[in-house]
Amino acid sequence: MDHFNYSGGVLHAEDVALPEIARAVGTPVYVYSTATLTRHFNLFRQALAWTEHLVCFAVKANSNLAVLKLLGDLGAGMDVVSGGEYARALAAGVPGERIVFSGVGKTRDEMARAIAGGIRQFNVESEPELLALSAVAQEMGAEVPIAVRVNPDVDARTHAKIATGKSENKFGIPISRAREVYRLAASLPGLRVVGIDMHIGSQLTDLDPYRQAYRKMAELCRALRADGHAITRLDLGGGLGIPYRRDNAAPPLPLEYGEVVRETVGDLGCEIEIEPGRNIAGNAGILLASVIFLKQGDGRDFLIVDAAMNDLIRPAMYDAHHDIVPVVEPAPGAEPHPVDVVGPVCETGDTFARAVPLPRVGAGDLVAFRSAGAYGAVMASEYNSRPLVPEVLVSGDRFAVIRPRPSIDEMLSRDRIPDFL
Ligand SMILES: Cc1ncc(COP(=O)(O)O)c(C=O)c1O
Ligand SMILES: N[C@@H](CCCC[NH3+])C(=O)O
Repeated sequence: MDHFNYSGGVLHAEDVALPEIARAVGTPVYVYSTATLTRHFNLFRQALAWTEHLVCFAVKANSNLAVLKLLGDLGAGMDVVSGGEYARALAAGVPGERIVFSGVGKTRDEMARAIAGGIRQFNVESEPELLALSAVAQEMGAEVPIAVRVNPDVDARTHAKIATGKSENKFGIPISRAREVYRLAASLPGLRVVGIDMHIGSQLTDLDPYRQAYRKMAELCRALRADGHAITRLDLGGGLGIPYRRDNAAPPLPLEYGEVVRETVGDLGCEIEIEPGRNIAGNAGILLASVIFLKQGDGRDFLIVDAAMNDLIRPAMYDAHHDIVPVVEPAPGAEPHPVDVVGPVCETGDTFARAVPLPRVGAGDLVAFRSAGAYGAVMASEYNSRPLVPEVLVSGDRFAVIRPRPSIDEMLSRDRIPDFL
């Protein structure tokens, strides 16, 4: 359930009519709902209420400081994968003790900054990283908590570009070598082994891969304890999928996911960490756009909107589906008209959907791309010199611009023309 509903024939974000936001901020613009973000975060907390836990929001899904502050104030931890994300989490007021640092390629500089600023744990993904982190920690006279990310070789049954738990993926250490790598970790100065980490992929719509992976984790936990490691924490990653189509069967809910966690690793007495991103933010946001032209093609019509692949790249990158709806509800009995919804960017891939039945909308009308709160604004670029898309946060009947649209002059002012030209 989200908080984007029609009221009086107009799509609202909570109590704010979307045309009001379009008038104030222009389009395209991302709009997020505090009520949905809060609700989704709380669902995970409820799902793990039976045990000591920390829900670490995957910052990569939506890294706006206002979103991070909202979740941080609710008690969320943060899962970060770069120095920039780490800095965002801190700037949003989340203490280092609630930040976990993941990622296959942390630099020494990123490690040092996170150690200096405070860190809950590093999720280490390779032996060279263990050695580097040990060296950095020693130089700083620190002892840093670590978990090793283990690759369980489980098929997450999701899009190949976002599956991370198979042996051919770059992530983690093969589970078959985990005991040897933990031995190395325990022998290195500056590191304190506290847990095991796993993340098998994103947009999982089936709980079975989790079940398989977490069973392997439980087995590994017992083996590592027998080897003398004090494993007190399990980081189970994120990845729980969301419904992208309103008319489809919904993927499992956090509560059902929580039951799988309990059933597979619940008896180990470990503190549980999870790293959901999309499930919290995805359906808490929409991308609001205006129609520029309705153009007749040969056998098809194109609805050209002012949002493009640079603003929302998921359809071009993963053939992802986003429901596209008119902001003003069609009159009862209005005939839907199939259109290809496209953006202004000069690539054929700048196509959001083909032959979607939309009621007649024309130039100046507003449309909304649903399920755009995760991996939307964060993946936006300025391709075709289109200024970065702005973001708005709604709370009840109020809204605030949480990232303004840069002017074209601001965009140009970042470039430098060197003296030798
Ligand atoms: C290490 C890690 N944790 C958490 C996530 C969050 O995934 P999702 O947004 O699918 O929950 C990702 C992305 O897949 C990730 O790479
Ligand atoms: N960017 C991807 C998700 C990546 C998950 C990264 N760990 C998407 O939009 O679906």
